[in-house]
Amino acid sequence: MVAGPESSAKVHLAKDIPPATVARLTAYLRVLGVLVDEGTLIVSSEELAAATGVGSAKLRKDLSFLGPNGVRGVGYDVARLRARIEIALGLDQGHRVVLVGIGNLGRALAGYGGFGRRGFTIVGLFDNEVDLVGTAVGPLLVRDVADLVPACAELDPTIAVIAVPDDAAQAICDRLVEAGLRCILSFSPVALRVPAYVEIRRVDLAVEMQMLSFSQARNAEVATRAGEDSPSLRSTGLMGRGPELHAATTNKGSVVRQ
Ligand SMILES: NC(=O)c1ccc[n+]([C@@H]2O[C@H](COP(=O)([O-])OP(=O)(O)OC[C@H]3O[C@@H](n4cnc5c(N)ncnc54)[C@H](O)[C@@H]3O)[C@@H](O)[C@H]2O)c1
Repeated sequence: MVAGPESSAKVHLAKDIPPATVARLTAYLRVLGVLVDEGTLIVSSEELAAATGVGSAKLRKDLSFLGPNGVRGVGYDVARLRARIEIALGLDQGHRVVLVGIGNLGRALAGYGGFGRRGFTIVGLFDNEVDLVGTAVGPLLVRDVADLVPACAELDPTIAVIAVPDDAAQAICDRLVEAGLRCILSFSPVALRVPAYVEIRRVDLAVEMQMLSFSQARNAEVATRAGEDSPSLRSTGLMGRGPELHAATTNKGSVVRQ
């Protein structure tokens, strides 16, 4: 069992936490959620690090941004650490999410139960297809996108998700900004123009698969070169194990920040 950053650490403002640390905090949060569900009270930095695929020194450094939160020789209080990370990530109040475009992707997102458990409540679904408007998707009725601005005034969302075809994405984005949204997540590969005060992120699974493809190609190349440089690798059986040997460097996952 290990201690956290304890006594001398000071609490950093959320804006001072590096983006890479923020990304890892979300991973710690996911594991801590599982531990809470399992009834685990205390977790060591090694256990948490192993469960998230991060080195324990890096984990302790990341958690030091949250201020003192571990007990040397005991570990981290699971519920307390989860609450701390939620506060740092601005999740403690929860988020209200509207989703525009209830097609293949939008319907799948609307039907996914996991967002609510992680503090994201879908409060509004919008589409422009007349046959779809007024139909139920889960507990919500699909609304007419023509009512987006007044409906947002009523629903008070903090995050909007765009899942419309690419040629409609900019117009929908503009309307969301007009409706007062400051955080937008877009599944369209189109680079959307927003005012500087609006935070926009794009998710592109094709980019993720391209990254995987690149990693595979690179690891194959590294393995081939290693075999050429060191014939002894062939006899040790290490040759051809590129992907495993390099797994740690490819475990990054990404969302495109515009
Ligand atoms: N980023 C990713 O990894 C990823 C993966 C799949 C799809 N996508 C993108 O998500 C988007 C949707 O894909 P899909 O397969 O769900 O498409 P889809 O055609 O099944 O659904 C699109 C929905 O948007 C609605 N729509 C169209 N114009 C609209 C408008 N102006 N206002 C409101 N609603 C409107 C349609 O009626 C339809 O219900 C596309 O841009 C696609 O490129 C991204």
